[in-house]
Amino acid sequence: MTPVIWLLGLSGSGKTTLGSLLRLYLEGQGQTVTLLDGDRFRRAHGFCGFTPEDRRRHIDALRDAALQEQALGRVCIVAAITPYADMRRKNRELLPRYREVWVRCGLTTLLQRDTKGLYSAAAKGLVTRLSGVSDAFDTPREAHAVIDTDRRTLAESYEILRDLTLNALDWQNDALRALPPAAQALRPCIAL
Ligand SMILES: Nc1ncnc2c1ncn2[C@@H]1O[C@H](COP(=O)(O)OS(=O)(=O)O)[C@@H](OP(=O)(O)O)[C@H]1O
Ligand SMILES: Nc1ncnc2c1ncn2[C@@H]1O[C@H](COP(=O)(O)OP(=O)(O)O)[C@@H](O)[C@H]1O
Repeated sequence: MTPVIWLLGLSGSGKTTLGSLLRLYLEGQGQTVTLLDGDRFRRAHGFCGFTPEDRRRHIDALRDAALQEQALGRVCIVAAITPYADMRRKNRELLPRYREVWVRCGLTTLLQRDTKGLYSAAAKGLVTRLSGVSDAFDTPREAHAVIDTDRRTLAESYEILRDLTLNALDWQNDALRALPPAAQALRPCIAL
């Protein structure tokens, strides 16, 4: 079974950037990979709104999509805020080989980055229920890794994520190493 690498954290923390780099790396290694980005998934599937119910429905749908990708033997990377503890608990219960990564960044840096203008819009009252500002973001207490993107370079952050993912894939590599050499040549084609 392939892993689900679930990147969570506030808007602008670096989920999409790191998820995209990881996908490129894994594809270069011959893995089949799907990146499900919360922002895009919402637009593609008509999920809108940021009430707790809206967000839970959205994360439930993302989890279902991740399960489908796993069933097809693809490594699935999810990048979504995933703000509430109960969402993450369901992920742990329902997703085999789930790896949770908290992409952490303090508000001071997020306000400086303000990549989508959301934080300045929230300060003017134009955006409501913004995670970490006017809506809850429960502290992730059981993440497999925490990446502080306001203190680490992009290269360092990426390396942490890549190493965690390689660990998650390790049992698969072990299983493949046990195969005869001729079969190992087929490695990129074998999805366990
Ligand atoms: N109020 C409010 N709160 C949070 N996010 C907001 C909001 N309004 C718009 N956006 C933008 O919508 C993207 C939604 O992120 P997610 O789908 O990952 O959120 S959630 O997990 O369903 O809570 C999120 O994407 P990222 O910036 O990639 O995190 C934001 O750009
Ligand atoms: N260490 C880092 N890791 C990830 N992104 C970083 C880092 N340092 C700076 N950034 C920048 O922060 C921004 C994060 O934006 P994005 O990846 O869209 O965040 P999110 O998907 O969480 O909303 C990008 O402009 C990225 O270049």
